Amino acid sequence: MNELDTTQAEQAAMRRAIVLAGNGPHYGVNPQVGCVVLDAEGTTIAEGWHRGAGTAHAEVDALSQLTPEQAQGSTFVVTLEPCNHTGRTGPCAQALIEAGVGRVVYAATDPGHASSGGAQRLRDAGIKVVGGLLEDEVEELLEEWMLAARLHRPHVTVKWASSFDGRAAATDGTSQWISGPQSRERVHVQRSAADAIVVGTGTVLADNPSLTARTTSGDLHDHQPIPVIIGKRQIPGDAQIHQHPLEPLVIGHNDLHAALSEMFDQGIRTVYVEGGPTLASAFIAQGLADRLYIFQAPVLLGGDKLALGDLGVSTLSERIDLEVSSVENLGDDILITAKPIRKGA
Ligand SMILES: Nc1nc(O)c(N)c(N[C@@H]2O[C@H](COP(=O)(O)O)[C@@H](O)[C@H]2O)n1
Repeated sequence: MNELDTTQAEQAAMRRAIVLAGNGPHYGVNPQVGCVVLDAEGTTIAEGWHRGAGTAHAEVDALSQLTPEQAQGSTFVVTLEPCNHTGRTGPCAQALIEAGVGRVVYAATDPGHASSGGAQRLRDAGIKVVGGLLEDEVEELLEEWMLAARLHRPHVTVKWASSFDGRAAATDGTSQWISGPQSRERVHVQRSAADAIVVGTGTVLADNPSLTARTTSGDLHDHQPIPVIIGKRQIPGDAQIHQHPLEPLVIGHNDLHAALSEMFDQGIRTVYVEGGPTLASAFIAQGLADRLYIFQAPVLLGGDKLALGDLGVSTLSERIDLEVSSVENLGDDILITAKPIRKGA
């Protein structure tokens, strides 16, 4: 944190910019970014935020509300380092230089290969720049986007529902519905928050899922995840997935690293894996699960239809430890949100 190098007005402006960032969509290829502009007295003269890929960045949105005189010498307080590249829009750092701003305070550094370096470009132009104010808060807000930008693969959430004794189905294979209505409603909200929903061909053949995000009345949520099918088996032409409003992305192999790379190249930054025990276990075993949503229903099923299969753990010392961030009651069910702890992390 760089609070010592910033004024109280700038600190308050950054807190406001974080709130503004939350107005933008939390899915898609671009991050949520907010911006507040202060005059020489520390009074807010403009606010902006980013509304999604292809629209103005937060800084340019705020700049568009100012006269050239107001922009001259002003302080831009922005949650992400101003970008330094021409993507779908122009470089924010250059726009700020041309506007003659006096000072820029930002929270998190842009990890993008092409887009980073905006702070240095501003400094080179003689503008005072301070980075790192409320950085932890912004890193948390942008956790998924930051991970995707740093690792060049989407952030992966793996979800499953099981009985208290860890079964995903009864011995005869019946599994609808182990969890209750509140859990199922939550799953649809989680689906709609993701860029993509991932299943294996086995799940498509066995369950014929629609993979849409729906409200309790059956209507579609405003934002739908792209359905992604991983595996080598053929999907029938009349499978429900073909009714999905978005074209399915079919990945005809089982290489998860390559599959995530393909998804990243298609602009997918967050995926929700809902694909059954084999696929869920493969993501976890390969260290590719960043978050787990574990829905547990207060029933016992026994038998061999486990929610997870082989995780590559053959002895206790190889176990995968979890960091639990929340435990919620959803009707009679429990939702555990956890993160696998990476060995050596
Ligand atoms: N500083 C900043 N403010 C915003 O409002 C932003 N959306 C970004 N995004 C960065 O620029 C990349 C996208 O550029 P285009 O929208 O394609 O022009 C994105 O990957 C971020 O690095 N930055």
